[in-house]
Formats: sequence, structure tokens, C-alpha cells
Amino acid sequence: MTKKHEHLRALKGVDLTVVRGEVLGLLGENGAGKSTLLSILGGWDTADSGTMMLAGEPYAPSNPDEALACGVGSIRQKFSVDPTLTVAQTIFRSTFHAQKSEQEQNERAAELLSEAGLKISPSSLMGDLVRAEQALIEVVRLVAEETQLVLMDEVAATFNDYEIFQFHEMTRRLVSEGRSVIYITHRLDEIRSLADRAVILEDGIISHEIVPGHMSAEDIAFKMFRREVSMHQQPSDFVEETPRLTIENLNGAQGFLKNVNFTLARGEVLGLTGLRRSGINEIASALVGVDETAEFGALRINGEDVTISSPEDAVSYGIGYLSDNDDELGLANERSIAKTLMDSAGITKDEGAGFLHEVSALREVAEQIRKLHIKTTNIQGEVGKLSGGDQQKVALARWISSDCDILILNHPTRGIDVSAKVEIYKMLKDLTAEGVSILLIGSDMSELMGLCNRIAVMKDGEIVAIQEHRDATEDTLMEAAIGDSII
Ligand SMILES: Nc1ncnc2c1ncn2[C@@H]1O[C@H](COP(=O)(O)OP(=O)(O)OP(=O)(O)O)[C@@H](O)[C@H]1O
Repeated sequence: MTKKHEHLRALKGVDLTVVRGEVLGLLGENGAGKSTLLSILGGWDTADSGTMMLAGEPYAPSNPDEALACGVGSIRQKFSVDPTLTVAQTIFRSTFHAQKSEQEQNERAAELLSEAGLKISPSSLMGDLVRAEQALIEVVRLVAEETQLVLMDEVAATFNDYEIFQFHEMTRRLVSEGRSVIYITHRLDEIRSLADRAVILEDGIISHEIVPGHMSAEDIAFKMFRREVSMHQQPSDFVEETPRLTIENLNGAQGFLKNVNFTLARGEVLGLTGLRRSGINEIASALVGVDETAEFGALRINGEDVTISSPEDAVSYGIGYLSDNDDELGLANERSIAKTLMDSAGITKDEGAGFLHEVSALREVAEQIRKLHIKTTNIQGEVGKLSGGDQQKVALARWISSDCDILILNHPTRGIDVSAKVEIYKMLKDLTAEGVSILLIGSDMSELMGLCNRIAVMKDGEIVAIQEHRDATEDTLMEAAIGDSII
């Protein structure tokens, strides 16, 4: 199979076989062509040349509905759900059950949900579910649609360990029933525990086929990047004690956040983690002035009381926020990569030296693109045409090069390949060495352990533990996050 996007040869002759009852991992660095390949398999795009056979029959879907009619369904990287539909309506939306009464749909959905081991009500609104639950419902939908080949593109990028466990359980059930799954992820622990087999896509060509369960993450990374990638990170030494940000008795999110207290020191990375609906995202909304119900006993920056009523206010106080929601990344799809990276207007407090001078600014942009391995042949090209992981790098790079003293980064490395992640860890450490303070909201415990000086764990809208790096392990963090809940 071959495919060009404009002048870029995204797929240069891919040969691939998927057998019944297997999870096939699809690995490769950002921009390698993985999403392009799945888009063609799922009928979202068409190949320039090549043929596909499905169960021995020629297969060439011209749209996703045709693919679904042939038994091929996808959950895409940026899947969206209709928040106004119920769970049952979502599950049956393209099946004959959609014509049945609400009660019948709810009953049948309850059976499917129970077979999948999910405790979600069929009448819940999709908009009330968290992202991981929405993804699980999407899988149930594919089961209801009798999909035989399921394509999953980076669906679990922001899931916590428990959500990944649940998602993998469901995926294994799909294959044990004879379906096949093609699974894209950048989390090598995920691929090692889930995939029976994996292929590595390298610059539009399949370069390796591996059995990931038999290999270490380091060995897989070596095959992917043809060099060693250091997987084990340690946070920088941190000595500064002066609080830069002080939060006292924060209540918000319509009463959900309760008496939250913490400080963030100069040069510190404070992790913030928790299971679903723990309150970690709500803290970010309160801090950047989006949550109108937020009330602070005290909110101090460098010891001074401040009031923040909007993200612009936050920036004026030197607080930058990288959301984990694609729509809130602040990227305009049609803008050029260079302009997006250069124009930190509204982000930089002081549009000083480097950024005023176009030539040195462009040089800086080129350097960022090189360091982060952003795959593009044209820095004047549109941001929206970069691969998903490369767009995330651009969004993050803008904040890294801003003048903000405090960065709130929500799942900053989601969708980014392991090699570029290591570069990003270095950049974040350099920032903290310069005195920048980082509140790192995340679900990947090993990443938090590798970067954070302290990690705060939330549960039910409260901070239930703040663990020093030297005392914390992935297990102690998970125990605090779970508490006495029965999951
Ligand atoms: N619509 C488009 N127009 C132009 N170029 C595109 C378009 N879509 C993708 N590309 C380019 O094709 C290449 C492959 O992109 P693709 O999204 O398939 O990569 P990927 O392996 O899925 O990356 P990631 O891991 O970041 O999701 C990239 O260089 C990307 O910039």
C-alpha cells in the first residue's frame, strides 16, 4: 500500500497481514504513518496504490460506513462522541436495534455492558462519562456492530493504570471471540502486555516484526529508533524551599473540590494524579480561572495574594496551562508550524530578545523541530497537517519557550513517542533548573516517578496524600489513589 499526503510519501509500500484472534501492535515514531495506515483500513481515506483482502475477498471501502458493513470498525485517535446520546443509543446507533424502544435498547445494552464487565448505566449520558469510559463504550459499540477487525489508534494515551487494565481486558475479550485488533500505542508497557505480535512502521515502511511480550521496553525502543533510548528517569535534585504558588482551602467544581491545600516551590515539579473523577482536572480549571465556582482561602504567587478569573489573567501572572483536550490546545490548524512556534504572543509576558528578531526566532524554531523530531519537510506547512504526536509537541513547545514561571501541564507527553519524550523530559528539567515551577497532571505513574520531586494524589475531590519522590513507589501512589474504593 502506498499513500502520499501532498508531496509527502506517508506510506511507501506497506505489506501487512492480520490473523483472526490476534492483537497486532502497530508501533513507530511520530509521523511514521500509523494513523494514515489505519485511516485507509477503516475507510476514512483511500490508498494511492495497493490492494487489500478481507477474509479472502477484495476489500476497498470508500467510507467508514462501507468498512463497517464489511466488519471493520475503528476508534480513532481523536474520537468524539455525541454527549447528548445515552450509552444505549451510542452502542446501537448504527444497528437495527436503533429502531427499537428505549426500554428494549436499555435492556440489550445492559446485557452487553455486563458481558464486558462494565458498571455503567445504559441510560447515562455520554457527556457525563469520562474519556476512558467513553472509549470502553465505543468498544461495546463495535461489539454490537459485529465488527470483526477492530482498529484502535492511541485510544489509551491518557488512561491511568486501572483504566488501561480495564481497556486491555475488553480488548482481550474481543480477540478471544475470534476478532482481530490492530492497536497503536506509544506506551511500550502496554504493547508488551497486550499484543501477540507487533510491527514497526518506519518512515512509511514496515521495518520489523516482533513478539513484544518476549522483549524488554529498551529492546523494542532500540528496534524502533535504531539507538538506545534511556527509559529510566530521575527527577532533578531540588533544594529551593520558597513557595512560588500557595493554594489554601480551595473549594470548587460545584462543591466537588474540597479544602485543597498545596504549595509549589521555585524549580519544583509537583505531580498531581488520581483515578477517574478524582479532581485532578478540576484543580487545573480552578487555577486558570475557568471554574467560576472556585473559591480560594488563599491563592498566592511569590507570597502575594492574587485573583485569577480567566486563562489570560493566569498568563499575566506567569501561569501557563497545557490542556489535555485537543480543542483547548490553542493550535489553529491552518497556521504555519513556524508561526505557531514563534508567535508566543499572549503566552510570553515579555516579548524580549530572541522572539523579536525574526531570524533568530526562526533559528530557534528550527532547533525545536530538530530536537523534538517533528516530522515535516516544510516549517511553513500547516500545523493541522502534522501527525497527532507532532501537534502535541508543538503545543507543548510553545509553553516551554514561553516566559511563564509556573506551568500546569496536563498529560503533556500523550501521543508522543518514547524517544521524543526523553527530549521533553530534558527540556522540562532545564526549565526547572532555571527556576520554573511545574504542576504535572498525569496518569502514567512511571512518568510521574521519573520527573516529580513530590506527587500529590487526589481522590473524590480531595488531596489524600502528598508523597516525596524518595518515599513514593508506583504501588504507594496507586494505593493512595484507590484508597478503600472497591474497583
Ligand atoms: N492531511 C495531511 N496532509 C499532509 N500531510 C499529512 C496529512 N496527514 C498526515 N500527514 C503527514 O503524514 C505523515 C504520517 O502521519 P501519520 O499521522 O500517519 O503519523 P503517525 O505515525 O500516526 O504519527 P503519530 O504517532 O504522531 O500519531 C506525517 O509526516 C504527517 O505530517
